[in-house]
Amino acid sequence: MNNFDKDNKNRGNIILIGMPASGKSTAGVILAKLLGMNFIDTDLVIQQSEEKLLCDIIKERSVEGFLEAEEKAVLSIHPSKAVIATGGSVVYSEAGMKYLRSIGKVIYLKVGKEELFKRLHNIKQRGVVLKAGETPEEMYDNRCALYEKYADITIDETNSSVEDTVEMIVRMIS
Ligand SMILES: Nc1ncnc2c1ncn2[C@@H]1O[C@H](COP(=O)(O)OP(=O)(O)O)[C@@H](O)[C@H]1O
Ligand SMILES: O=C(O)C1=C[C@@H](OP(=O)(O)O)[C@@H](O)[C@H](O)C1
Ligand SMILES: [Mg+2]
Repeated sequence: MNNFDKDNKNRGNIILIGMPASGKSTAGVILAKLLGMNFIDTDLVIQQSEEKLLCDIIKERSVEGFLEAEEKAVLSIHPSKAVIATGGSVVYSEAGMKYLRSIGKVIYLKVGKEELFKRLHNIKQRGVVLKAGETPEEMYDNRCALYEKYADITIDETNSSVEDTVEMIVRMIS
């Protein structure tokens, strides 16, 4: 690790990654309040900079266009002491993940497949990124490997409440 990376790691950010509906946004904002930290949801950063809803970006520019906008939004933030809720597809950007890993601790909120698909009943309307020909099950399997690859810490919250999830994160980082 060079000096630049060391300085950035000290910016004290907590970055949440995981499947859509794993609770990054819900648990993230509660965690930020609890710890007196700032909160950033990169989905909102994308919507603000593009002045469009996520689902419209995907509709108009397809999955590839959305992933470009997501990478651009992630690279544009310069947070300190913030909880950052990312979008589930952020792990498709190597540059984005390299940057996020350099500015804080990356926490993977892991949810078992069955529980996740119960929460994700409206996968089409949510605008979840599916690669060409990919089924939701394949998306789950393919992404698990990426979340694991980039995580500093993994928290399994399959049978937990939101409050339990927040508590587990606090325990793991302190
Ligand atoms: N253990 C848990 N941790 C986080 N969220 C949970 C949990 N159990 C159920 N949920 C629910 O799952 C949904 C997660 O949605 P959201 O926060 O938008 O996820 P993401 O930002 O990861 O897509 C919320 O409705 C939340 O109440
Ligand atoms: O996983 C995905 O493909 C996506 C997840 C969404 O964010 P959440 O993970 O917060 O739902 C949002 O970025 C977009 O709809 C794509
Ligand atoms: Mg979210």
